[in-house]
Amino acid sequence: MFRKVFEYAGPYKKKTIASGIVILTAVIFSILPFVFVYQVITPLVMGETISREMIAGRVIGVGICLLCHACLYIKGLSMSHDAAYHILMRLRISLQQKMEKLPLGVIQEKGTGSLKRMFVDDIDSMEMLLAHALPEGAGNVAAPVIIYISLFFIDWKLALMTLASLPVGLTAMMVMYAIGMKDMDSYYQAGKIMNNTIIEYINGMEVVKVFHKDAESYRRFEKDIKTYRDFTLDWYKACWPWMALYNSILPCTLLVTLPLGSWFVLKGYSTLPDLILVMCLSLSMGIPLLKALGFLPSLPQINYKIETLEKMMDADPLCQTQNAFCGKDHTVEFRDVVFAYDKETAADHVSLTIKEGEKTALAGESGSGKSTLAKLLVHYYDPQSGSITVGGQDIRDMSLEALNSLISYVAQEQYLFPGSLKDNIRLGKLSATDEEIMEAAEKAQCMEFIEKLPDGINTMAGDAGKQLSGGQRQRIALARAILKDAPIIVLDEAMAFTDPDNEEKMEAAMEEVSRGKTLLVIAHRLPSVQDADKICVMEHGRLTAAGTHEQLLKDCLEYQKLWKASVASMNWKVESGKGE
Ligand SMILES: Nc1ncnc2c1ncn2[C@@H]1O[C@H](COP(=O)(O)OP(=O)(O)OP(=O)(O)O)[C@@H](O)[C@H]1O
Repeated sequence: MFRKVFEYAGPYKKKTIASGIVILTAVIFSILPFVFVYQVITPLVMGETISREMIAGRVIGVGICLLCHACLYIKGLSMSHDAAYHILMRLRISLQQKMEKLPLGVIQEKGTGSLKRMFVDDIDSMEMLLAHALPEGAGNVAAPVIIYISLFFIDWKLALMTLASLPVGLTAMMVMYAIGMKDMDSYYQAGKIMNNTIIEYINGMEVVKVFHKDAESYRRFEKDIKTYRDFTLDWYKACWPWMALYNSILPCTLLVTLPLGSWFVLKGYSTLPDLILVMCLSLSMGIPLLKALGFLPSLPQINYKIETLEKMMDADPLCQTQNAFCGKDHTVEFRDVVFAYDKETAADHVSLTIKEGEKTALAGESGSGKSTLAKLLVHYYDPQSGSITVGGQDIRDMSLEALNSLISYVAQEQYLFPGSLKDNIRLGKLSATDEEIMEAAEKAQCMEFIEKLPDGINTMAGDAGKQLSGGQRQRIALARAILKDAPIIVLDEAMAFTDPDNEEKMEAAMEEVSRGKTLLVIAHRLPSVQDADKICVMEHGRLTAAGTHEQLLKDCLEYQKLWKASVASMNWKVESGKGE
């Protein structure tokens, strides 16, 4: 565990080690007073005379030792904290750099809750390891070890007696550690689920209220919180008895030494001064040992967090090069692409050509793998096998920036960044003038609702995000895409949030964005892709048919089914609209 964290310590490794040495020196100063006590007690017990000067000297010695102990301990801790916070910063930067290289899809899957926990809470909890457990633990363990060794030189028989509590204490400690690690995964998972549920609950409050799902949503929220509480309590309950056992037995060095040692002195196997010295020194080990052991209960948790971080650090980065795009045209080709999120295959040996300048549509039931193909094309994930090329160049053989400049992707759910609506549109082309932004917003049919906002296009997206409908947010995304003017457009369920009123406007906007471009559209409402040059039918991750609307309507059973469902849903909307 320590080795893993130390890999991120860099230049602060030496400072952490130095802080351990300073704390060790401080601990030795806390032990010396017991030697002074021995020097005073022994002559008294042996009936020898001692001078006042000698006692005064020892008392002053004790005072100096305690002062040195306090000063060195503070110095050691300040050094260890300084090193620890620098290491935490390095860890966070390494994690952020790693995340930049990870496929975006993998990051999205993790969820905001676990990422926040990893970046903030998990890394913060390592402060305990770096600033305390490591330097303090090492110092507080090393000093008793040194004492034990010296006890053997004083009287090996008495030294062995002081060790008697060790086997019982250490066994209890190992059992606690084993129990802690065994259940750590479930405990940690429960925490992760609770984190994500809380964030989802807060983010989804609006939907929850609109659909009157308060009770249902609260039940899930409450269930996850209770599960976390139960796991935490179970975990602590399992560990507590063992923790109590080793905490009480391990530092109890007099357990055997006092009765057996006295008997040894009576029998003449050991001397009384040696017994007093051994007892004094073994008593001095109690406080450092307890301090060191105090860190143990949290080590399983920290170890688990380090392993989770390591997994993230070791995750396969997105395959890409620094190459620019050098394809011959903007034709996209999927060749025998296989991809699975977990175990279930979402793209099953898909081969598909999206010709330059043509409109290609993906149709299929929900969950058939349409969005997955879009995400693979924009390189959110690397396929497990097969390849995706643009103009003959593999997307893994170019930089993500190069691919991004080729594709405008309007995803199912649109996120608006903090900043004004104008800034959000400007993301499509950072050098765009205000006039160009207004023009794009106009083409994407945004002006009609933007004009109604108090600050117009300068309204902050945070406020506007709440006021805008899903369809309006998608039109902002379309304006961004128009401004970007990329040669390939991917529209994923672009009508997902669109109400019938907005539908025509969205279609006009899409027409505008895709004119003369290579276009891949994913739409549930088949009439909107009826005019596509090619419609590909997806079933359970497989591409089962492709052709024009007329061809598929004639030859493909699945398409006929999808078409009927689409027309029926449109009629239902018209009927329900009449009734209003
Ligand atoms: N992040 C994910 N992790 C695990 N499985 C996923 C993930 N995203 C999608 N899937 C699964 O992959 C399969 C294909 O999903 P995909 O979203 O590509 O389908 P779709 O045809 O676009 O569906 P829809 O029309 O409802 O958006 C489904 O079984 C889905 O449950």
